[in-house]
Amino acid sequence: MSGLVLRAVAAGYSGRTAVSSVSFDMPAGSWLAVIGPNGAGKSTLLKAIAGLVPSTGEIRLDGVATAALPARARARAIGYAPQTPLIPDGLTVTDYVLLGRTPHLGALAREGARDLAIVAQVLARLDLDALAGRALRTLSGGERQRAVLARVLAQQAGLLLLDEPTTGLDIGHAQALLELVDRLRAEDGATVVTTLHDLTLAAQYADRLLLLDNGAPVAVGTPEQVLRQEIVARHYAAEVEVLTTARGHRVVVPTRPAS
Ligand SMILES: Nc1ncnc2c1ncn2[C@@H]1O[C@H](COP(=O)(O)OP(=O)(O)OP(=O)(O)O)[C@@H](O)[C@H]1O
Repeated sequence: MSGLVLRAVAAGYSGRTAVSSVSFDMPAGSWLAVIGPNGAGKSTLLKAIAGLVPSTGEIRLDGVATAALPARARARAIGYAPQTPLIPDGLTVTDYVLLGRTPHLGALAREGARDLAIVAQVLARLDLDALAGRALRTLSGGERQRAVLARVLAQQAGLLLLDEPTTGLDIGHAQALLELVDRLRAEDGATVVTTLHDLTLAAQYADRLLLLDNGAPVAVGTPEQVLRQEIVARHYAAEVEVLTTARGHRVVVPTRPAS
């Protein structure tokens, strides 16, 4: 079980700060969606938590500073799916998803029956089993996106950092993916941080939303607290209506400006 704590985290590139002043406490098994307009610093924040860009401030996972974790322990603890992953040449879907098991293997050890079973289970849950033997390069965009997420889920890390996991997925596959992540959260206590442009999906799956604008947190709270018409309109420079479904979830609908 991994709880995530950030204190005054800032990160950026070659001396230029892209995100700063981020502090939050996430209990193990909770889901935070980082939202905000393009360039707000969402991906940079996820990369900072994953240790892929240098950061200042404190990032603690299960009470331990992530910077102090040896690389292998960090790879077991943190699963990260980038927005635009590098796709290696020549691998089948199964081989690629098996890479997610690497942090669990001993030195020079090959994957065993348990690793293969975990991979088969994730492939089935993401509707990829029929594609298991296909070369990764030959998949459609949405199929490839699912394979990337399958690799991260096969890693069975306590903290999942998913950057725009539903990009390119149709509505059914997006829902199946988020349901699978939610099951890992509820059953295995995984802590989940996603960036999501789809505010309606964010409202349905995340316990809390963190809205970034121009590299700074401008709102944090439940979907009901953050997805308010005036907040979304101001920070996204968009005309929207915020509706509420029969089950109480917020739905953000763009409304065409009157001409
Ligand atoms: N590798 C990089 N080198 C230099 N600047 C970068 C790099 N990656 C991102 N940036 C800059 O950092 C800022 C934040 O980018 P980031 O990718 O974190 O935004 P984002 O909120 O994820 O945006 P989007 O919704 O468009 O994916 C932007 O101004 C971007 O141009």
